[in-house]
Amino acid sequence: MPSPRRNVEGRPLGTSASSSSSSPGSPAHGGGGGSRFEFQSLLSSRAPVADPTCARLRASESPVHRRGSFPLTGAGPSQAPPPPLPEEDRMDLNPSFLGIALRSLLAIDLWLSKKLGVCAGESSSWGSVRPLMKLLEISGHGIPWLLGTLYCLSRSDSWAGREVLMNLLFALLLDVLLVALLKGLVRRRRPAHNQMDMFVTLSVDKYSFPSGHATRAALVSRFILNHLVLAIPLRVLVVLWAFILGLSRVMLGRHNVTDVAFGFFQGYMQYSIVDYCWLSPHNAPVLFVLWNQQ
Ligand SMILES: CC(C)=CCC/C(C)=C/CC/C(C)=C/CC/C(C)=C/COP(=O)(O)O
Repeated sequence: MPSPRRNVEGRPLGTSASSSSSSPGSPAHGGGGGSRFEFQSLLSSRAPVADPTCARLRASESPVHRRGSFPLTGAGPSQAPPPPLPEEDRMDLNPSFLGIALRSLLAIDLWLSKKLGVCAGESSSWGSVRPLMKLLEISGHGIPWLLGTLYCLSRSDSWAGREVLMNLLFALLLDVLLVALLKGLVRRRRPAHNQMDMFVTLSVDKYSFPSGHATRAALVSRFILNHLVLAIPLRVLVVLWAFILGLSRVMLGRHNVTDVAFGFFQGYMQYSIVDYCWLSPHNAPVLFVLWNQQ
């Protein structure tokens, strides 16, 4: 003979010790069994908790109570019913799809970044290529790009050349400004395995989101591809440089993958801003006249 179905307290369904605990949604409520409880607890999780038995059972599902802080068995009608769950608890039980997606992305990001951080220290698995990665780091640093552009501007003897260089200077300064602004706003810490041994940094460079090297790599390479006439192999080289520079940020342990991915996106968009506001002797004559007088 099949044994009667039992509730969570081990009592056969429909024969609860206390008839007062037989309420809709509780396992002791006859006719529905366990599946009925699950269905009702999901439905009622959005509504205010009116029934203490339901609240108690939902509480038993929460991570806090799963750790054993709430005694499920032995809670009889003689004991005072637990207080209703606060709103935040119920939201925790029903995290939004976006919340789950973001947390999963973050977990994958941290895991992948740690795995790829193979040059984070001299003793890392690829520690011997660290000096090469640091050379690459300097190739995308703000100071050489700013000083190099200023130098070329001072040597340029054509209006067209000066116009392009003036806009490159504007692009680089805009990049430093926007990256600093976003780093200061987001304040995401650099990965724990990063060694803070970078060449000249600003105070916000203790933060990692977004990667300034990645924004510059995307911005500068898009700028070069649009304003310099280059043979195909050189164009490929420019794109490769940007990509490897971004990858090297994660390999050096300086950044998480999402810092670099967003940095590429930001740099790409920054070029669109520069292109939109393109400075020329027509719309910014003062700049060009001033430069000519030097
Ligand atoms: C030289 C001129 C014309 C102006 C100076 C403007 C200025 C304040 C430039 C700052 C340049 C600088 C120190 C940039 C920091 C570059 C850096 C270390 C970025 C961090 O990159 P990340 O990829 O680790 O985020």
